[in-house]
Amino acid sequence: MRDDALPNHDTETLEDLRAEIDRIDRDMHELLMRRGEIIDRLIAVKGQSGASAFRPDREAQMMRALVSRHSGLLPVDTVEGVWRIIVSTFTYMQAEYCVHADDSGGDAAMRDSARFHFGFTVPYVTHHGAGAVVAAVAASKGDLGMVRSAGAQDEGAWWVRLVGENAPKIIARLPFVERPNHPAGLPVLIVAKPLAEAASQDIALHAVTLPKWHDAALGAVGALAGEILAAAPHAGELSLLVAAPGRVASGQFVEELQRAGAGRAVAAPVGSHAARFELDQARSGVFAPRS
Ligand SMILES: C=C(O[C@@H]1C=C(C(=O)O)C=C[C@H]1O)C(=O)O
Repeated sequence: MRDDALPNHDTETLEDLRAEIDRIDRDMHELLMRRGEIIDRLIAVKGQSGASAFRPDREAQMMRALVSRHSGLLPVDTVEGVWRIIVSTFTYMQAEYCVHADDSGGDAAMRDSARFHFGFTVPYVTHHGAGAVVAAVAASKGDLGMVRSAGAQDEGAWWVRLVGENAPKIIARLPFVERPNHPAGLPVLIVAKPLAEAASQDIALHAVTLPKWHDAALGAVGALAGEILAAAPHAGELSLLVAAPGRVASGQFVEELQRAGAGRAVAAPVGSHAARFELDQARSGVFAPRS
């Protein structure tokens, strides 16, 4: 609203308000089209060094900044959802990609998460099992995989498929902004071929294989501020998917487990993601009309 056109709230009509909404919509559309014009320059600057234009660290920072500066009546769920679609679609415009999701734990929550975080322009492809998702990502140019953070019940140690320099890696954890009652709050891990620009190293993930389960493993992983996300048998042994601060190297789990008497372990990095970010309760409230 320009200074010379300040509304007189006592006399304004429905037509006035609709005219104001139309002006705002035109401005927003104009800004989005201008945002789109940057894409060609972005492609030129980022070059062809990576198959995927996705930069999860940058996106995590953007989403944090967005919800942190948000105020007013518009629900934060809406603001986050709108920006997720903008950012994901703009990433798609730079280099097309699909989201491959594991529906073996049920499709509804996965689909909600995919649509909330990537919108409808980015194709959504379902697979039965996290292993199939990793295989689809490995066979693609720059697609993303979406797997439940805890893994599917009957899937086995899908994360061992991420071991090795050229294997896909975990590059993000969604939602970027956590809060109670998030509309698409299923914790998921995003898998991609190793990125040109490294993913955030705040939290690193490790595949840790032990001869068998030992109660001391819990304390040993905890001593390194690690968290066991999932556990499953693998090649006659037990494999753990462990998340820990990025400063902890895989080898430290081997030493700590040995010291704790949990046996001879093998550990390898399988990715990393930005630190989890919890929106404080006060900001996550749903729309409540002013009385
Ligand atoms: C714009 C970039 O590429 C992607 C698209 C983004 C956007 O549209 O805001 C942000 C991060 C990237 O996933 C970038 O690398 O900065």
